[in-house]
Formats: sequence, C-alpha cells, structure tokens
Amino acid sequence: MACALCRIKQLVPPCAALEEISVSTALPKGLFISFEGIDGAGKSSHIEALAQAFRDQGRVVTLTREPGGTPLAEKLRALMLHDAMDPLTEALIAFAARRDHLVQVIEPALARGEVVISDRFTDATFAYQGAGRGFSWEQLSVLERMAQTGTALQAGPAPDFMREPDMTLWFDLPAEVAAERLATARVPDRFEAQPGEFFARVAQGYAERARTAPQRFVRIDAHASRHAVWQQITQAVVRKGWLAIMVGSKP
Ligand SMILES: Nc1ncnc2c1ncn2[C@@H]1O[C@H](COP(=O)(O)OP(=O)(O)OP(=O)(O)O)[C@@H](O)[C@H]1O
Ligand SMILES: Cc1cn([C@H]2C[C@H](O)[C@@H](COP(=O)(O)O)O2)c(=O)[nH]c1=O
Repeated sequence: MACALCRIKQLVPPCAALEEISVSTALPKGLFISFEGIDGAGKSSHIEALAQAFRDQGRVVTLTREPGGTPLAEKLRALMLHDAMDPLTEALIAFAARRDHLVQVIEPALARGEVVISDRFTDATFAYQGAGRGFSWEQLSVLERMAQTGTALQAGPAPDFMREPDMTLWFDLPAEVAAERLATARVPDRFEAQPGEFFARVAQGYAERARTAPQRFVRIDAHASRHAVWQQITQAVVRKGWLAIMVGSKP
C-alpha cells in the first residue's frame, strides 16, 4: 500500500512514509524469559506481576510452566511429580515434556512476537536431575540439544539453532531459607519432599549453570523483601530495553 503522496505523484519505488508504515506494523521481536530457582525461592510470587508489566506496555504475553504447558506435558508433569522412577527416566520425561511444550506453545508464541514467560525451563533439569540426582551433565547436554533444536518457526535461525531463553531470572536463595518458607505452605510433591542436602545440591547446580551462561542469567537475591526482589526483576528487564522504566510499579 502506497502513502497518499505516492499515489498522487505515482512514485515508484515508494517514499519513506511507506517504510515507516511497514516498520510500525512489523511484529515485535518475540522474547523468551524463564524463572528458575529451588522450590520455595519465590518465583510464583512475581511471575504474574512481570507478565502484567509487559501487558501494560502493550505486549501479548504467554505465561507458562515446566514441566507442563500443554495437555501432554501436564500429564508428564503429574508422572514426574508423583511417580517413583530412576534419574534417567526422570530426565527423559522432562525433555519429552519440554519438546512438546516448545513445539506446541513456545515457538508459535515467539513467532507471533509474544513475550513467553516460563516458570522453569532446561536449567531446572540440570539443577534437579543433574546436580540433585547426580545425572551426568554431558549426557543432559546431548538431550538438551536434541530436544531444543529444529523447533524455531521463523525464517532466519540456522538449522542447528538450539532454543534457549533470552533471559533467565535465577532466584538464588539458601536451601534452608526456602525450606522454612515451604514448611507450612502445602503438601509436598516428590521433589519438595527431598531432604535439605538435595536442595543444597540443586542450588549449587543453578550456580554452576549460571557460571556457564553469564550473558543469559540474571541473579536475583531472593533472600530480600518481596519489594526488593521485584525491583531487581524490573531493573533486569528495563536494562535490556524490553520494558520502559516503571515508576511506582509493584508485584
Ligand atoms: N521475598 C519473600 N520473602 C519472604 N517470603 C516469601 C518471599 N517471596 C515468596 N515468599 C513466600 O515463600 C513461599 C514460596 O514462594 P513461591 O511459591 O513464590 O515460591 P516458588 O519459587 O514459586 O516455589 P515452587 O517452585 O516450589 O512453586 C510462599 O509462601 C511465599 O508467600
Ligand atoms: C522443569 C523441571 C522441574 N523439575 C522439578 C522442580 C520442581 O520441584 C517441580 C515443579 O514444581 P513447581 O512447583 O512448578 O516448581 O519439578 C525437575 O526436577 N526437572 C525439570 O526439568
């Protein structure tokens, strides 16, 4: 469609006004943000608030979780959280659920230019099945590559492009503090029922994962007040230029 002046002057190629129109109607870039941390670190207390902050600034948000996010992956979640199994079975189920989640939900939303916020993603598998259960990180890396490659829908990424979050907000909290927070909170699932040493290992696993991807990870000091945690989250996304400064916003 040419602008009014172009039509009158019958200009070909069209003028800058047309370029402006095409720029302004272009899809925003999809963003993929994951929330990570041990059980009880405080992720769920802020995830909806971040989604709302994006909506308030005109973005469409897909809020999702792992394991889960699709009908099939939610069935796999129920198995993972409640049925006894060995560490490799657990890891395979986590990646099977993730593949379905990527193909059915995450990639289509990113291709539509949405903001995808996921309560956990692959770092949880490295932390829980890797550091927590003692499963080899090398082998988890092979599964990661298989499950997260070849899913992108937009033209552009190379065939071997492996989907990862653009930013991971890592809620870092000592295992004993998380345990205190969860003590009265709810009936524990198979993971939440694990002893303190398990969560200490999982917390170390997250720290190790953060060391390997410093450009993606943002450490959130989750031992702070809810308000201070929220400020750290908003600062991280504002610093990236993904949100404008949010004066007086709160979780
Ligand atoms: N900054 C905070 N200070 C004190 N308590 C908090 C803070 N943030 C959350 N909590 C409380 O800690 C408990 C766990 O929080 P929340 O459910 O958000 O954690 P989570 O990381 O989502 O846990 P899970 O991964 O197990 O679902 C809740 O009772 C919540 O009210
Ligand atoms: C993605 C993923 C998750 N887990 C564990 C971590 C938690 O204990 C549960 C999910 O419960 P939440 O209340 O939704 O946080 O699952 C895991 O062990 N491996 C994974 O890949």
